[in-house]
Amino acid sequence: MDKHLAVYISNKDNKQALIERIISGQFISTLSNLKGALFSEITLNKFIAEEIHHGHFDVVTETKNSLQKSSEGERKKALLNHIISQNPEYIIVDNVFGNLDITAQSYIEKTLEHLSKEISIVQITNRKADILSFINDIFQVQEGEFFPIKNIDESEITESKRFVEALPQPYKIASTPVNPLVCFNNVTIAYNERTIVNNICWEIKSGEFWQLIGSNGSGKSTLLSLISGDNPKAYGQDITLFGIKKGSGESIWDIKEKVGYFSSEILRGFKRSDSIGNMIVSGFYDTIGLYKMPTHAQIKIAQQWLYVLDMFDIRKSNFLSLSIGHQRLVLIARAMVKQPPLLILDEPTNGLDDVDAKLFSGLINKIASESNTAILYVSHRKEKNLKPEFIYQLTSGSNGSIGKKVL
Ligand SMILES: Nc1ncnc2c1ncn2[C@@H]1O[C@H](COP(=O)(O)OP(=O)(O)OP(=O)(O)O)[C@@H](O)[C@H]1O
Repeated sequence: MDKHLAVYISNKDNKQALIERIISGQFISTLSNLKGALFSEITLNKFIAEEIHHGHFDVVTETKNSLQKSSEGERKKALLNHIISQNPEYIIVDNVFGNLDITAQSYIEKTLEHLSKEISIVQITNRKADILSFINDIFQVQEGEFFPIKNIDESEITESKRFVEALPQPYKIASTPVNPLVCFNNVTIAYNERTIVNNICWEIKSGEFWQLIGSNGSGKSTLLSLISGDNPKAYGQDITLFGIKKGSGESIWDIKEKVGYFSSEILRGFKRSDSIGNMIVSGFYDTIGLYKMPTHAQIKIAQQWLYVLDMFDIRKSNFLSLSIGHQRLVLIARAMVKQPPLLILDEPTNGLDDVDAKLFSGLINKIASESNTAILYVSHRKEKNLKPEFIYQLTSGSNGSIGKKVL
């Protein structure tokens, strides 16, 4: 039988370097002359970049969409099928369940288990709960060496910060929030005559904390894009955002001003060198990275966020030098700096390790309890530290997904 193992890493470990060392056979000498494949968002990003540059696509999804137009889950399933068709002699699987619904998780786990009878599976994971059931050998990397570990003790997973400083006070005279903030009335969206969501009726009010759930491809990101102003299909639908009926002459900037947005995809392709402080201020302009001269008031609010994150002393450091967990805290401050009535989080903990997921959840819970900002987040993963008040569920069907409040 081939050898299978899991490497439990933290966000502080250099994953790319680890992958390169595994491929070179430094850790597992038997792999050095074998043909390997990498099942990872790193590979998906490479294929998406190739689609953008060369206009053709090699990885085919169930819906025959390009990867760019596919949902996260569709992309991952398509990547695994593509990898299998290349007949690798071992597979490195990274963040195996990220972005996948329960059915897809079980499909991928079964497929990998089946493959494990023939080839080696090397798993890289930063979430204890994700370790594949057929893998018994678990390692950690310390000072460049693999060390076997028996168990990962949940009690050791503690957050290092507690966000003691209060959130910044409103910098504009707070007007009474228009309620509901979001109102969908019988909203139906189709792409190429395929109905994605059908007759959605849903309201989000000021200060509420919502989770949106549904299987891969059920239309969660589509609903988010109707709210954040990025989807022209919102026109012609009965959608009222912040008291303004969609299509009644509002500008996209009127909407963007009121929505703080974070997605685990937001940094795809971002390479600009910018300081942590500038990154937070750039939230006032809806850019990623600062291109304008901020006002004194804006700088002051950003400074207060730096204190909340306990990053004031490192405010001039390069944002990209931070660990992914700390980058995400900065991006939440960036989304919140304009004190929007609504904060949207699309798969916010995807890719975070156990410690950083707990830290991140602490910040979101603080925003939920100390501000009037409503929060809407999408996640397949049940983050036990995140406690939404309401859940809206999309259920896929042949005529598109229908929606219902389930909590
Ligand atoms: N621009 C587009 N053109 C064609 N089809 C699209 C486009 N955008 C999305 N779709 C399709 O709409 C469906 C819903 O996609 P969406 O990203 O909203 O799903 P999701 O619920 O967020 O899925 P996941 O959990 O996998 O991220 C998918 O089948 C996707 O392929």
